[in-house]
Amino acid sequence: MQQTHTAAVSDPIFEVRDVSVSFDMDRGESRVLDEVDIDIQRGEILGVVGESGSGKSMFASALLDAVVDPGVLTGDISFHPEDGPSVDLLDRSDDEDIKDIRWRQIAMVFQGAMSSFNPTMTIEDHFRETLSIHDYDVEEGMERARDLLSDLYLEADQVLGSHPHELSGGMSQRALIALALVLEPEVLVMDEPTAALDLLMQRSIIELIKDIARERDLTIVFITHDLPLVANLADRLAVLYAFEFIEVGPADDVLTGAKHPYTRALLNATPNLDTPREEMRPIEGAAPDPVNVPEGCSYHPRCPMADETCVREDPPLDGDDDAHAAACHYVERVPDEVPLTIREVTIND
Ligand SMILES: Nc1ncnc2c1ncn2[C@@H]1O[C@H](COP(=O)(O)OP(=O)(O)OP(=O)(O)O)[C@@H](O)[C@H]1O
Ligand code: NI
Repeated sequence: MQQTHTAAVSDPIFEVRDVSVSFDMDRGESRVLDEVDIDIQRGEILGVVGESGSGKSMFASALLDAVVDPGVLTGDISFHPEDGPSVDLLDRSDDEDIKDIRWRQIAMVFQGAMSSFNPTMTIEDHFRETLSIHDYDVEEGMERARDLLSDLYLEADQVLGSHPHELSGGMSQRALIALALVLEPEVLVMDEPTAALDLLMQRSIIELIKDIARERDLTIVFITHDLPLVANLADRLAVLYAFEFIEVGPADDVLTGAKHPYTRALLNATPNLDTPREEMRPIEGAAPDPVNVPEGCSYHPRCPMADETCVREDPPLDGDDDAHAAACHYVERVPDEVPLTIREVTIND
């Protein structure tokens, strides 16, 4: 597995502090991201995993300051580009500059490329339009586009001349990744970018993302509910439960020595990391409703270890070293009380 070259020295490209997102609902305040703190290191691939509805996409929207109305985003997100001054992404005073930074330096790829493309335009039109909107040299940019498409094992001329519907799902998803990279961003945020594809295509795109990240010094935030998929990709894993990170650490450490009962349940739902998703066992109980998150540790209603303390006190996310942290009152007892039933952790590289 790839080791992040920034593991020893902290060189964050993002510092996320106390970031929350809430919606005012008829049923009450819905807090769909709850005082989240995390550093994202320059050049790393951070895998963000969690069940459906845990807040993964909200975290992505927060990083891009793109939370949909009427969601309210609060907290601080500092962005430290390689060249140029650091910016507070949530500072509203100079909006235009910040928007520009967001688009040039932080790119986003969603699942379902089809809905991201305009069906009446060719793929080439999309590249040209993106380049000219952001004041890039279009011809130079098109050179880059061809290189990117070839790096993604696409026939550049053929793809550029096509309309979106003429491409297969795998081809259009790769074209979308190339489009996201043509402005040479420093960060690529990917929210379930391969979810609509078959397993083989997912795996091959993961390999391509790895290569491109290394070659271009990209920082990648890769969001998925699919732990086996990201296990082969991420340098570090961050596990979301009930709108908070409950475990963060180097991918190998989290996969082989998960500290939080929930992460262990997630791993146990995955008999081995090559298990097709259809064969995964579900975790018992339901994920919390954002209007009604349990007091204390939000995992306590589902946790086999929960006691009075867990019902009352929300455990902080910390560990003996900063590198691998978990939010559980009883971290020391977890390995004995929630054994890993996983037969074998296969980490391919
Ligand atoms: N526009 C919205 N208004 C109100 N609540 C929302 C809105 N969008 C999402 N939510 C709620 O925010 C919570 C987190 O949603 P989010 O989309 O981040 O989950 P997710 O982890 O990405 O799930 P999935 O794996 O299904 O994509 C959910 O409870 C969801 O219902
Ligand atoms: Ni989502």
